[in-house]
Amino acid sequence: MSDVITLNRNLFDHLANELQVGLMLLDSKQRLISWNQPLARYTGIAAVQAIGKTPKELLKRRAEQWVVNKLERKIVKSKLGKLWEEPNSVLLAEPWMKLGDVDLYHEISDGEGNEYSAALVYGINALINENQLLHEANSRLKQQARLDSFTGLLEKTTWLGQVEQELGLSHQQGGQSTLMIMDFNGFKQINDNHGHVAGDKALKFVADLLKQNIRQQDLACRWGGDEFTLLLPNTETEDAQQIFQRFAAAVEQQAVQALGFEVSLSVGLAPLSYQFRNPSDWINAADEGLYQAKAER
Ligand SMILES: Nc1nc2c(ncn2[C@@H]2O[C@H](COP(=O)(O)OP(=O)(O)OP(=O)(O)O)[C@@H](O)[C@H]2O)c(=O)[nH]1
Repeated sequence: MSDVITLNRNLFDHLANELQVGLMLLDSKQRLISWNQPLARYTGIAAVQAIGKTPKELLKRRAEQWVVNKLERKIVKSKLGKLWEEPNSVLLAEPWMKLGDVDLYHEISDGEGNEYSAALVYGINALINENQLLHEANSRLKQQARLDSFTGLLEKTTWLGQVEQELGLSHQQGGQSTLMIMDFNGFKQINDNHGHVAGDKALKFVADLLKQNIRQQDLACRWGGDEFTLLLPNTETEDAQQIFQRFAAAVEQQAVQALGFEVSLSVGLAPLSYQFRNPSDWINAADEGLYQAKAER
């Protein structure tokens, strides 16, 4: 089966993300140049992790050996596309990573002389039952995660890994996740007026209160200096805003008694967007909100 269509890449990516089926697009060297949202959601592999790799390289990380062998045998057979031509070919890696039937394979031209291969992966919505498994994997990771020794919150690298995973699972079950970045107001002044030990105590006080106030699925991180970040899965930004207001109010109410001086926080919030290619995009969006909040103070 061979179709030739002319397409614009931005439009293609946009349409691909709207599909209910997984769609991957390979260049002439069999490297992935498009990995749509249903595939990302289904496999837990973000587009940013997939792009530039061959499907074989991508699956090798997780796949059982027989899957790798199967792929290798097929790849030797001229084009990788042959693999997808097989009706009902099902690739099984981890139990939750069952790619649905791949039964449509297209040759596509971009109108500028470049040839691509596209494979449609069917059935993935019906097979999605991995949410629970992924959350279990998340909690295992949480237990093994490295913590910031001072505050006991997740340290930056571990937390960023979780954000990357959330990007891959974006919009799971139609939900919306929010990323929050919180910053002390006038922390330098706290250090200057009360000393660094008191400043440290204030950081620890806020971190402890944060730990007590977040839900099991939320992930809090000592981002650095006087900043904390929080990933709130399946949380609308309006709800996250309320969560922050309640938390900030608790901080303000309890600080004087606990520390002997006032403490207040500012926040930047960003909902998850399909446009984010990596965790930095999401953090930058939240940072922009924080910057505005500080400017309006
Ligand atoms: N005590 C203590 N201070 C820290 C730590 N990390 C960073 N700081 C201090 O935190 C201060 C942060 O200063 P700024 O970034 O200007 O923030 P700010 O004073 O809160 O100003 P705004 O954010 O604009 O309200 C700096 O003076 C740092 O030296 C730490 O672990 N302990």
